[in-house]
Amino acid sequence: MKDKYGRPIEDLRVTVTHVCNFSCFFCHMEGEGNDGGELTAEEISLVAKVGKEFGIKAVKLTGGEPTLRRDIVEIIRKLKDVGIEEVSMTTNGFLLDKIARKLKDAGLDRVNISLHSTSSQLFKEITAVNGFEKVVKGIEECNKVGLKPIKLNFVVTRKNISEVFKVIELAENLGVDEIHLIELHPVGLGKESFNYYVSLDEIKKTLKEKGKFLGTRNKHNRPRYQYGKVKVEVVKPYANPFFCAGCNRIRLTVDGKLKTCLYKEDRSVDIIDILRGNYTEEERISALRDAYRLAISIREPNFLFGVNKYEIKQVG
Ligand SMILES: Nc1nc2c(ncn2[C@@H]2O[C@H](COP(=O)(O)OP(=O)(O)OP(=O)(O)O)[C@@H](O)[C@H]2O)c(=O)[nH]1
Ligand code: SF4
Ligand code: SF4
Repeated sequence: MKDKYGRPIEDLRVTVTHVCNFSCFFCHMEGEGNDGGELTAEEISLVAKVGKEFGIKAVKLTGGEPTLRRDIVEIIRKLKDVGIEEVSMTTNGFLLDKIARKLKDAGLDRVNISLHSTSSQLFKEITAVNGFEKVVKGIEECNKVGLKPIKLNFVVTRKNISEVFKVIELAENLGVDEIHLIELHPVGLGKESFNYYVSLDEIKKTLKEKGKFLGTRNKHNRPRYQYGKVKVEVVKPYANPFFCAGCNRIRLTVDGKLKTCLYKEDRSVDIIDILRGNYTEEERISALRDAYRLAISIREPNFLFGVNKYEIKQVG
């Protein structure tokens, strides 16, 4: 089912916890406000199962740090049981050296691992944790157990912009398949640290000149480049109507809301009472269907062509 801007929902992004063992200075917390407990594995998989009727094919588990959920394996297993084609996870990678195999065995299809620096010192400055070597071990473990493709997330700021091409080289050496170069955006702590913002335009130019432009991806119309053996995707959502035009995702917040946009707290449908109320299974599913219909009807791009007074740059 598409919204009134012709955008389907195909991807459910689930915040499984707000707890994290890192403290990145730009953490956007998925644009979510206060905590209200966490959904159970059963509740998450039910929302995903009903979402399938509306086009959901993939689920992205995020946080906080999803691997800190004790029942993360159960969450993954249940999502696969209800027939989600692709279950992936965005993680800081700190625990992957220990649990990558368990996650893979539960049915996790792939991981996006944050690595915002190529040196232990800068890594610590960004995340407040001395974890560079451990994350690298986690990446190696994912390779070993076949949790592939591995994507790295690198949020580009004034602190680490000089390392962009070093991290691409490191990714290649580690057998990483793809890397996301992500623009800092003013959400959560990103708002307070937005003075660290740097434009990705120069980087895109170099990628185009020294690498090969591969076209744009359906998701968010993100431009992709081949650079050596690694695919590099430029994630530039801020003030970018092209990005929002290709938005195929809906969010499930930690406290049980179907949230239609990262930026829009008010464009959410609260489903916690549906999930926890005294209903028969049939009534619950029927109410969840109504909630999806309502969410899709209020879904709109955050940045619209011709509406926001931002300079619009073509992708590629
Ligand atoms: N504004 C906005 N930014 C997003 C959205 N999805 C992802 N991002 C940004 O992209 C970053 C990387 O997201 P990931 O969760 O690693 O990856 P993904 O976007 O799901 O992409 P794949 O795993 O490649 O399918 C996030 O931390 C956000 O900064 C979105 O829907 N809207
Ligand atoms: S950005 Fe990710 S790893 Fe860093 S503090 Fe936030 S949730 Fe944790
Ligand atoms: S509409 Fe735009 S800003 Fe909102 S979630 Fe989608 S891509 Fe992100």
